[in-house]
Amino acid sequence: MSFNKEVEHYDLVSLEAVKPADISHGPSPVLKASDVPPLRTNGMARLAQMSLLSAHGEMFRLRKGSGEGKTDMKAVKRRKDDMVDGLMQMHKGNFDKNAVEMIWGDGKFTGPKTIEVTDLEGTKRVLKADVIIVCTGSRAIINDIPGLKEADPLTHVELLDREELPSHLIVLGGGYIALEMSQAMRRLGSAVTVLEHNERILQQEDADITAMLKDILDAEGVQILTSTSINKVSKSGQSVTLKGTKSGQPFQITGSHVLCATGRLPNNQNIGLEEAGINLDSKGFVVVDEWNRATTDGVFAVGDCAGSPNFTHVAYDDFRIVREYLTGKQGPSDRRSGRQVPFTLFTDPELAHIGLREHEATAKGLEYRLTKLPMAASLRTRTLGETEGFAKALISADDDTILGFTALGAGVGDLLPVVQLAMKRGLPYTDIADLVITHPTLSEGLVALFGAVPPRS
Ligand SMILES: Cc1cc2nc3c(=O)[nH]c(=O)nc-3n(C[C@H](O)[C@H](O)[C@H](O)COP(=O)(O)OP(=O)(O)OC[C@H]3O[C@@H](n4cnc5c(N)ncnc54)[C@H](O)[C@@H]3O)c2cc1C
Ligand SMILES: NC(=O)c1ccc[n+]([C@@H]2O[C@H](COP(=O)([O-])OP(=O)(O)OC[C@H]3O[C@@H](n4cnc5c(N)ncnc54)[C@H](O)[C@@H]3O)[C@@H](O)[C@H]2O)c1
Repeated sequence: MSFNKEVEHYDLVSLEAVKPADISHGPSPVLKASDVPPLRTNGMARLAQMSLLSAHGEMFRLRKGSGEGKTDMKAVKRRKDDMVDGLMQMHKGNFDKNAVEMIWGDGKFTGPKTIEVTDLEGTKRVLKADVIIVCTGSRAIINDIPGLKEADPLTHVELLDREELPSHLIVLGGGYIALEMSQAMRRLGSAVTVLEHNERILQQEDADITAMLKDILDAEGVQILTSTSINKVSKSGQSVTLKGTKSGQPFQITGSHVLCATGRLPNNQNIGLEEAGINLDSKGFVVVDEWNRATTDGVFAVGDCAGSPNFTHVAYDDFRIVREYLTGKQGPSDRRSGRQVPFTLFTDPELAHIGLREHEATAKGLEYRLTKLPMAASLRTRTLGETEGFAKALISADDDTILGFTALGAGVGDLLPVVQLAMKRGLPYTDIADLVITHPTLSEGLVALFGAVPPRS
């Protein structure tokens, strides 16, 4: 049996209002790019920051004028390319500093511990090594729906490479990529419709979270249609039509583009893995043990290709596991399966999560206490003017350890580490409630949240 008591009051911190007189609206300055200081959030200067954000928008020439549909997508793409190039230069610099040779090309196993690389000019090179780490990542699934492949569907890669805004983007799937991309494209000026075959978007999350996220996206004009399955796609000129069912009834929609965001497949096919003794599981992931060792001695697999939760920080942790193994550091035997897997969905507001969800605790028959507060209880959200959302935590009914934490709100991804540390160390929630946390920061809301846990019965 599980029981949960929601705490509705949230007057544990004083909710002093931001007085209009505190906020001065000066004339907007005319700024040159060189005048624009780096973006930074500094307390009550939120409005000044908004003004700067606007100036940055002009600086990057993201707008052709004011208003919807005026986004300069060439500038958006240029900005994205610049960011990616900057990251690549950073990595390349690190490789150079550490005397790591970088070869651009397609690699495949041609024998045990032997890889053949075909470079961009088609030249082949054979490499042998004592240790090989497979890190081939994943790619978007393009479903086998009749007509879909012929309709030139976009994945996030093509979408982010476009220099023109889709007039009506139809998004297949209602998961991470769908929601992040849908909100971004809607804000840039596209009409957006999300088609999810489950009853809810982000089905793995608790219903209160998905309901509020859906409301937030709805309010921005992202149309979300759930219980919607597509069985035929056809393209005609500049438009694409998807047919299927919605809640069992015939359904049809026409838009300008389709984005496939229905999950990912590992890049493990036709690269000689099985021939080299590296087993794949039924979903095509490299089979690995707690140390990320594949089934051939000296071969490891990390990240998406190894079936690890699809997050960059998890892929990085896989690398750390391999490094620990190779450097002889002894770790716990559940180094891979026992680690925390936090995530942040980068919609605005963000969705951050770690540990157990309510429905998971209930399914396990775990008793828990629930504390749940609106984000407005955190004063920082008021100074930011972003009070939407709520945070909740599950506390063990038997002791005071934290079982899980979920928050939907501005900047909530940055709240995770404090909670994670307490969970990792098995600390009681009161250790967070008792912290003296800087006012007014988002983290201060954790004191209110964990200060409102119902007592043990
Ligand atoms: C749109 C999108 C947004 C995301 N946002 C986030 C986020 O905000 N936070 C987060 O934590 N995670 C995010 N993820 C997930 C994250 O990107 C992945 O989990 C992570 O990149 C996995 O790292 P990886 O090294 O396993 O694979 P990848 O990053 O996919 O890298 C694999 C590399 O191997 C190359 N490769 C593949 N096969 C071969 C071959 N045969 N020979 C040579 N090279 C090969 C590929 O070209 C690629 O460069 C996002 C994913 C997507 C698609
Ligand atoms: N912020 C982040 O950390 C971030 C952002 C983007 C992606 N990612 C990672 O990348 C992974 C892949 O993202 P994704 O969005 O492609 O997959 P996903 O698994 O998150 O979501 C896929 C969604 O598509 C739905 N779906 C599947 N087939 C469908 C169909 N035929 N018709 C309608 N709906 C269908 C599923 O029910 C699900 O809701 C994520 O699971 C996540 O791990 C992380």
